[in-house]
Amino acid sequence: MASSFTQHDFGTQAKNHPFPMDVSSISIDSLTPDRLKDFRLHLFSHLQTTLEIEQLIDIFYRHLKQLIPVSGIEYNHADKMIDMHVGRISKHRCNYQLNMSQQQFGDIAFTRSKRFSEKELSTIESIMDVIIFPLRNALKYRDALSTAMIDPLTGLNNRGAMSIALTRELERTRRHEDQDMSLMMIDIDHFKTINDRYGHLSGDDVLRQVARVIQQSIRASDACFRFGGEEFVILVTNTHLAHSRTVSERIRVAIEEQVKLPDKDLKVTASLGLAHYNGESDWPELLNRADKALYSAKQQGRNCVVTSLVKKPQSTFAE
Ligand SMILES: Nc1nc2c(ncn2[C@@H]2O[C@H](COP(=O)(O)OP(=O)(O)OP(=O)(O)O)[C@@H](O)[C@H]2O)c(=O)[nH]1
Repeated sequence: MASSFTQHDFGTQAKNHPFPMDVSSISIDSLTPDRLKDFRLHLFSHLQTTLEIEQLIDIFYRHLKQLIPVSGIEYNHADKMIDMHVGRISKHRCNYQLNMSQQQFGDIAFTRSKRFSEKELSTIESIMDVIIFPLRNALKYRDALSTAMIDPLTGLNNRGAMSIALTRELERTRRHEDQDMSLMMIDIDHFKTINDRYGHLSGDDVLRQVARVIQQSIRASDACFRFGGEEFVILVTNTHLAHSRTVSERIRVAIEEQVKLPDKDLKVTASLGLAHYNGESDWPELLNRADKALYSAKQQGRNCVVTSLVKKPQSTFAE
């Protein structure tokens, strides 16, 4: 491992946190080569307990704090769009680039309000490599997870990713009274005819275009998933029903106006079912209402949006 130091500061500040193993008495002043070896071993064994990058950085931070008072650690990996921190970000920082065998594992920065001493910096450098292997494994795990979550045709998150996201979002919505969410189910109209008439490759092209148009019509905080075949699900967070209706109508119009096949006289439309959170205990219940609303949209002639309305306490109807 070659980690390269790019900048440093000097100063001190300490905070006590219980050390998770039996080296709590260790300090930078009493750090003999043997004690450093022990420290590295303890740290390494803790880092091996997780494949979550955020937890890795947190473990590294909590251990390092026993030796050197740092207020926070930043970790980022531009290629993988990771940018996180634990603790508090302060004025002074020292940065390291994490490399091994010409592979990049991102950048790590240690921060606090006072400058770091030379001794502190050399101590940080002497334990920095311990995080490299666990971090490499965590990055690989993250890559594998995200590959498994992506639909290769459209590049959208797939049904597996949807299940995770909806479980999390419904939990959040249930916990916070001021939060709201909607689900939309979108189905391309007469898609079988498009396939039959123009071939599967053209059908695939339409699917990709619809995915792109949907993504362009929603906020970055919302999410679109390929549910399967020619069906898509959209999670609209932190919004009220009126806004969700506006978004679904915007998507319907955008599909009608923008999705085209070159040199083909083709009109692509989609039907949408919208359901707004109404105290459901799980997301399949909410999705089921969106699905029923979508069915009504198909019944009403397609190329339209139907909202599932719930009259308290129980009866559901579509408008
Ligand atoms: N090209 C392509 N076609 C797909 C893909 N996945 C599913 N399909 C096709 O999508 C079509 C879905 O057709 P249907 O469920 O009958 O629905 P529809 O023709 O859209 O009719 P309505 O939904 O009632 O408007 C089937 O012909 C599937 O073969 C895919 O990845 N690529």
